[in-house]
Amino acid sequence: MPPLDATTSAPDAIVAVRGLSKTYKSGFQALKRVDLEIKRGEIFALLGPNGAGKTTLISIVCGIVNGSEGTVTVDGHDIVRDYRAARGLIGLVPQELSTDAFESVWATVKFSRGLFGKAPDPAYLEKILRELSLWEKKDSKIMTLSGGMKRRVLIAKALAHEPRVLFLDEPTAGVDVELRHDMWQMVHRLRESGVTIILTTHYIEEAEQMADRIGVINRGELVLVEEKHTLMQKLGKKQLSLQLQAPLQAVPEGLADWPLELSADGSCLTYTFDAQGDDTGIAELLRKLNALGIDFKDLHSSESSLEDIFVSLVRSRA
Ligand SMILES: Nc1ncnc2c1ncn2[C@@H]1O[C@H](COP(=O)(O)OP(=O)(O)OP(=O)(O)O)[C@@H](O)[C@H]1O
Repeated sequence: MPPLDATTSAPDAIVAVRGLSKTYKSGFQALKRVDLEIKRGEIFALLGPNGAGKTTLISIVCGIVNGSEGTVTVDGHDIVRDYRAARGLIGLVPQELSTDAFESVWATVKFSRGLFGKAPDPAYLEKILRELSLWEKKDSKIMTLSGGMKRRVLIAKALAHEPRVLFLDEPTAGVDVELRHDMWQMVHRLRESGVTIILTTHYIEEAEQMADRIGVINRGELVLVEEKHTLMQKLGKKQLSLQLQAPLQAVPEGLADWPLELSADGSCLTYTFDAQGDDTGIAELLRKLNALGIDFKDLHSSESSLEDIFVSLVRSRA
């Protein structure tokens, strides 16, 4: 990413991360100068393999872990200097439920709201519990709930104080299809009500289905931030590879206008085209090759997927 001006952020940015680094006490550097702006009202997916730094990044924004260098603001509030204001705007759904085992669902959700100094609003809490299919369980102790129900409680707790930015850390890891479906619906409903959503995932499919923008993090570095549609266009690219009868020294003059690549040994010509376009240009290319007397013995086509893009990004920096 190009370096960002440290003093300004886009007017529509609700979260601004600037030059954020984190070195744990062990000496391990989990984040390396991350610059990232999250736009107000978007669904942003942070994608990366295990250990990439996703949880570290959101834990810093949520004030659970201290950054080593750099700054983070939430709606203009610095997360260190202006912690309470920043934290009050954020809801966090962590990966696991660690406390409250003996509390009832209702009590824990009510308590979460109170923590942020919000006036009681039983009607609002009832609405959240109903949307999460938790209303019937409101008097149950959390320890008696199934794993899926506990995940729903985590979401209800995160929403109890009406946050403007919701972080979901691996929201669908290990959850059943029904909960995943409910979760996605809820995310879209929240977005419609103006909440900004940031989710971490290592499921590419999830990022594809839900996000407006996608960021890829690997080994503590943000290696790509892109609109999903742009990624989808890249996704739509296809390649046609032609195994030539006789190797070429260079791409012939007559084909200079074509997006062709010649392999290092001159034996394979690769043509990249837009698979979604009306005319792929393949027929014309084959006619040209014929006219130039270039024969091929084999051809095959391949498609790049978000997974390919992701894997190649992650590999190239390994
Ligand atoms: N408290 C800690 N002390 C030392 N190293 C840590 C600590 N917490 C995390 N790490 C290391 O930092 C790296 C990033 O961890 P992090 O949990 O942020 O990754 P992640 O992208 O969320 O991965 P996952 O998908 O597995 O949760 C990992 O190598 C992890 O071992």
